Amino acid sequence: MDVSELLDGLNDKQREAVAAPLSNMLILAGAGSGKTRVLVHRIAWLMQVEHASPYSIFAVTFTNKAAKEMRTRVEETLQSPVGGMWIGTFHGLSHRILRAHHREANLPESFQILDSDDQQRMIRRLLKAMNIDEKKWPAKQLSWYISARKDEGLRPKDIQAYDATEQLMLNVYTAYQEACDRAGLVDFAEILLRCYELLQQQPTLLRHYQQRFRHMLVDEFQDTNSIQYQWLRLLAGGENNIMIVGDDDQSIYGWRGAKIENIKRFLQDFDADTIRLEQNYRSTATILKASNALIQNNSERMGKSLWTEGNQGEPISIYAAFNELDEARFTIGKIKSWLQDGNALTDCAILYRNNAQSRVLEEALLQEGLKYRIYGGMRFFERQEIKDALSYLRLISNRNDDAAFERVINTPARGIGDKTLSHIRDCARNESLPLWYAAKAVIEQQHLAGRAATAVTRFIELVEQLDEKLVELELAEQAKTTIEHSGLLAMYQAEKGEKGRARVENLEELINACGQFELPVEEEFSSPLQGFLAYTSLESGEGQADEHEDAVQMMTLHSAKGLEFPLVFMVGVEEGMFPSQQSHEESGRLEEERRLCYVGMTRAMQKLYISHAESRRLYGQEKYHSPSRFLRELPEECIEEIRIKTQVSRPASTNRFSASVSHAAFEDSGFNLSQRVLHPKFGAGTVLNYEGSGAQSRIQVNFDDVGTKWLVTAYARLQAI
Ligand SMILES: Nc1ncnc2c1ncn2[C@@H]1O[C@H](COP(=O)(O)OP(=O)(O)OP(=O)(O)O)[C@@H](O)[C@H]1O
Ligand SMILES: [Mg+2]
Repeated sequence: MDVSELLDGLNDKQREAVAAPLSNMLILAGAGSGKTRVLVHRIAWLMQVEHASPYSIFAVTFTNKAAKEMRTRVEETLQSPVGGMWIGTFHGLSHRILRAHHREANLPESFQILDSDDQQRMIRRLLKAMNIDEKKWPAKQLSWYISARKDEGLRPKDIQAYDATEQLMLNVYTAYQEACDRAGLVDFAEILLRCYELLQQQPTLLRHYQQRFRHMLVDEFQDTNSIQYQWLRLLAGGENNIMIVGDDDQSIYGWRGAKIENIKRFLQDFDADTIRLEQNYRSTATILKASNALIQNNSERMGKSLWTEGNQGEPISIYAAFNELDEARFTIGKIKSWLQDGNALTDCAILYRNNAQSRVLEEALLQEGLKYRIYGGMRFFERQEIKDALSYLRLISNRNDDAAFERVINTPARGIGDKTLSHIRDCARNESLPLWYAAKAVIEQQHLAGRAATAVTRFIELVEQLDEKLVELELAEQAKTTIEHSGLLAMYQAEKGEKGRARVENLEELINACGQFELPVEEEFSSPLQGFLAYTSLESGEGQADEHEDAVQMMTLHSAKGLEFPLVFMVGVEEGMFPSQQSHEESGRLEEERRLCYVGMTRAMQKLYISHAESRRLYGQEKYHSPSRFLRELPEECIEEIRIKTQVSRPASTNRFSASVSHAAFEDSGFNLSQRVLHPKFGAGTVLNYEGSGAQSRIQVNFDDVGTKWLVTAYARLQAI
């Protein structure tokens, strides 16, 4: 390929960066200015012009998917394969080095990676052996302490305990590390730290890699943490050159130890030059102007200005939804018209602050038969905590459900170990019994030692008691009681950090899902619980689109980093949701939330919708939120507010779940309770309920063929018959 072609499609500043002489460089630039593009072209340039071998190139990306894409883009640009090039995440690349040098790293050849569940299970075992009360010292909190120390590059010997509390955590760290080393196990944080230490302690090895990786490149540098920075510094400390690209305004992992200051440290430590890119190629002028205005409210920015030659584009639409269901309906409606206009689903993304928010949207998409893909996360009913809770419910409603039994017998931990379980499994096999009955038989035959027998008996009693309790309750209460009494809630509440919080929120959202569940009329179930369980298992098996299928992209704002989509919806942009409640409590968090909002808005290329709901039922509670402060920070000329206009206006009765409906409200709708109506798609039905007022009002109809549905009155096109 011709050299000039490598520089085609780049502006002057980008060319300057791509064709710069070998040196250390920082590309500091706002969203959509072509940082990632520059990185790709730089790699191609190094190979083509500097005659660098693919073996000498080492590139770090933020996700494995980004690594794959980058490799493909380099190959496309060069039109040749670049197999020997090292490209991956910090974890992936460190792991690769550890595999190659496991002996020097004091690891067995077959060393295994411990995921966070395994890690906690291990800590729990140690706590027992050390006689430490797990209620006071939850395993999750300890694992968090250990990982945070490792992320700072600290081993137990490097830490001076402040007080008795820290001393205890330190003792657990020590014991945990010994146990991992004995068993040949490494957790995520260990992968980085171990690799760092390996390179530090083995000068020959370090020199080897320093000489080999002449060219190092790092994307999304603003989100590196301490150990990653030290690791880079060590590896890039020889004859090699390093180019980092980043945007201080997009640093969104401070809560996980990322340090924006690393950008400034880099400039000093590496004596690097800075190149700024200022032209944005991604978004319309309107989207860009609004994002710039938003981020200007942060202090201590490194300062960048972005401009575009692109057209003005449409204003950003802001939709004030009545509640989360209305928000989902609005979003899906817009996606349908996008599709009808001949566009692809895959070009639109729905972005939300918390994983739990996806459920209502998933259901609305399923209802319309639209494919979707959840990116970087699991579908709601496949999440660990949700599966735990559903397994209790399954076992309660069907004692023969062995999979459910296996999942919950020792979750939360109740001292039932592998030995006891294998006794039960043997008995089940020998006597052809489901595990539940085998467990009972094993107890009756007194085949278990005292403690194990007590633990199993307690478990059996727990499930039987729950079964009795549930009889009288409604579905949502059944779920709530089960989640609380099983100990699942307490277990997940004890998990500290963002993940633990998310799990508890998801459990609460499950209760919410039960509350909103409507039994399908066309199928027969012995109870609402049976119906709900059937629905969840179908739900989790279907709908998720295959990789190449055209599907709506759904993800958290965090996972959207680096990506772009023609059409973007940001949902749930309300005070208390986004910025999140917690961000008021910790200093600096509000600015991080604003950066997250900036990341979200700058994903949009052509059109951006932002919505907020007046009332939102999430985590099992209905809350009233005001629109996010971030919305007030957007210039008026960039936005348009969408309201559904009707002549009727009336003080709102906003509680969708209130059982009593005033007659006046019904009259507003033009329909009466139990009136027969005709819908163009769903056919004939009977009016059951009515809520809200004016534009926000909706009506519940039990259709003869398709069952009960809530419809927005203004859109429903119902006719009296
Ligand atoms: N000189 C250019 N001419 C035309 N299109 C460009 C140019 N530079 C970048 N682009 C396009 O602009 C979009 C944004 O580029 P890119 O993803 O590299 O930006 P970025 O700075 O890495 O963004 P982010 O901060 O979100 O990661 C891409 O679609 C890219 O192909
Ligand atoms: Mg990028």
